[in-house]
Amino acid sequence: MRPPPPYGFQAFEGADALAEALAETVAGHLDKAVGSNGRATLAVSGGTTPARFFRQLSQRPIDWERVTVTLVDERLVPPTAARSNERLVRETLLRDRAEQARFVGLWSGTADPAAAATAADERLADCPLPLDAVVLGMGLDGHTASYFPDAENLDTLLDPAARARVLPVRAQSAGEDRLTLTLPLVARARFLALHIEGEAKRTVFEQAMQAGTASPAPIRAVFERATTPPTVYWAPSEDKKP
Ligand SMILES: O=C(O)[C@H](O)[C@@H](O)[C@H](O)[C@H](O)COP(=O)(O)O
Repeated sequence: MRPPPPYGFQAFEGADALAEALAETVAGHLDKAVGSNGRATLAVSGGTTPARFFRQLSQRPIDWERVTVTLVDERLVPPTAARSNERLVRETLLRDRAEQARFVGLWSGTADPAAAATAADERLADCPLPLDAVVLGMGLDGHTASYFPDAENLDTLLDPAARARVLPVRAQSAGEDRLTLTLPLVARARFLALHIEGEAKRTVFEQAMQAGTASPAPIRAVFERATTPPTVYWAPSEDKKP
């Protein structure tokens, strides 16, 4: 019976309070990294949850010119597509003060998964590791990043010794083909947050963290490998209208 991995859990009264707190914390970690290393790297997830947090973070007065923003994962669609995570980040995070940040997306123009992964891996080759801050989301199937439970290459995606930085993902439940940062990049982040909203996701998360989980959900696999105990940011509302 494997005991649950260590993590923090911060519950907020609503999505706005969560967004403000998470933005403040992430900005603090980026500011500290810029102060000590002269630069900082943030990797964020897409989906429907983070827009409110992104808008809050975009207003934080840090030295965004020294911050690189990248994606934890991407749908293999152009940045003009509604489902593009790059589009979401450009519209809600890379604005206001954060407009000055450097953005390294995972879409490179090809929808061929293997070629796209190679190109994204090369784009991130000079990205200093470990990442200073990573913000994950989670689906109701316990996936995080694009580590979908039905992914054809899930073992490779969750390999703690993976050498690649970006891998392609094909999973029936994912919708379109994906690209995702590999587990080592995510798990070794100096600050790792999981941003989830709604009772259903809290239940899924808590079940995934219960001891004795025979086949751990991807979110648990990440938490078990995290070099710094992650922090969960949770609010009860699932209001998707940011
Ligand atoms: O590209 C993506 O979809 C994300 O990176 C993914 O990991 C997301 O965080 C979860 O699927 C939750 O998505 P929602 O916020 O839409 O529930």
